[in-house]
Amino acid sequence: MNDNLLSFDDALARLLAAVRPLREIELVDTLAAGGRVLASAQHSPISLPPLDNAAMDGYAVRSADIAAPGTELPVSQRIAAGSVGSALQPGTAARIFTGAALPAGADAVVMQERCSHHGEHVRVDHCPAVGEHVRRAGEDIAAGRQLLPAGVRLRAPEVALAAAVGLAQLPVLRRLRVALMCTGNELVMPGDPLPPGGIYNSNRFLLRSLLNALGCECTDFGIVPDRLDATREALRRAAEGHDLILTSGGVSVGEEDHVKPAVEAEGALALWKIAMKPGKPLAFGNVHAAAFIGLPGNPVSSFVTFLVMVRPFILASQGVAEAVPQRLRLHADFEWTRPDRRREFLRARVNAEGTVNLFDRQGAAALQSTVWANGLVDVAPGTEIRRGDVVDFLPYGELLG
Ligand SMILES: Nc1nc2c(c(=O)[nH]1)N[C@H]1C(S)=C(S)[C@@H](COP(=O)(O)OP(=O)(O)OC[C@H]3O[C@@H](n4cnc5c(N)ncnc54)[C@H](O)[C@@H]3O)O[C@H]1N2
Ligand code: MOO
Repeated sequence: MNDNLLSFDDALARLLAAVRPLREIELVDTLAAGGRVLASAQHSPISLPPLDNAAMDGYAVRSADIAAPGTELPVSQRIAAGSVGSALQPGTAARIFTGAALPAGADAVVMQERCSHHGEHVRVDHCPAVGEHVRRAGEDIAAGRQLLPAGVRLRAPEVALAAAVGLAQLPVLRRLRVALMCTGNELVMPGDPLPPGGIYNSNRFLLRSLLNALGCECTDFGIVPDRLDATREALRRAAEGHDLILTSGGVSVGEEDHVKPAVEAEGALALWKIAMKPGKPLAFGNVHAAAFIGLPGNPVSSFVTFLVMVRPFILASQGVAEAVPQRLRLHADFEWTRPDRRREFLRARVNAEGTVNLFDRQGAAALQSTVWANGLVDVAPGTEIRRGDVVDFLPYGELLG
């Protein structure tokens, strides 16, 4: 059996070669920037922390003043976070709180658990090293240094870092506009009764959630009408104002639906058979200026091809520098003795021991497997796996957002 399968790498390379990265930039409030892609490198206007400050509640001292544990020093001042004290006179200590600026002359903080306060004096029961419990100005970020590179996805840590140096707004690329359509006469929406032969349209929910998690602006066209002229009309409308048209279903060899001829009539279409499992058939082309990707209808095939093909395409279109997911090398706690000639993406789960188990049903319609799993094992074509072998594991954390 030879049906001229395209290798996974070739298919992905072809998809990525067609990417036209977004150029339009918007300035958004840092508070609303989560999930967006940074358009230009940001540099820190200040040092972080701005001043030397205390890392503990305790006493700021000159370390040289404490020759031995039990030294008593007069407490000359009290410095709370948000205030700046005066220079520390030799032979004195300053009461200080976490985050408060270290007074000039002090070079260490002794945490209060190692001191006892008596009236105006403090007894210091520990000889601190120079710099002990002191956070140096600029030790996190020096003023002027690059804070975040262009093309980074702004998640909680990135927006927090931008806020920490006072950036109130950030330049981001506009969101990718994606039109979503499903094909299939059997599809029924949850909430409607299920007729004989009908199935609920789970791919609509799957793909919408995945697109939202990637920060796309998704227009949902629902189910494509079952006539050629209506399908062409829907595609034309979708091509206006969208960067990508994404469909589910109708990409295999069946003759039932009109998406393939409609895309061919309105643009161009290549039907690929990719050496991957699940997810062999994939349609790629364009409708006018919009890119077109047709995913296979089988729910797990839709899921996997989205994660390993569409996701990198979307991220690269959004200008994300790191579009390839980080893989982990983990030991298999399973046997895989019937390898396929296609590259396989198995639904798998890292267990408490840090090894990997497989879901027992790996069929392209077994949607349960995707919920049980917390990642995918990426198996090269024709590879048997024995318990204890090292496998490539793609964690959901790298794929679902
Ligand atoms: N003779 C051949 N038949 C098939 C081949 C092949 O090479 N030769 N490839 C198989 C593979 S692999 C896949 S994957 C599917 C792809 O089929 P389509 O993309 O054409 O999708 P449909 O036929 O419309 O549906 C397949 C399957 O998925 C269910 N489905 C479709 N849409 C949804 C949805 N929105 N939500 C939930 N489930 C959906 C549909 O009911 C079918 O069960 O083709 C194989 N056949
Ligand atoms: O490979 Mo299909 O994509 O089996 O389900």
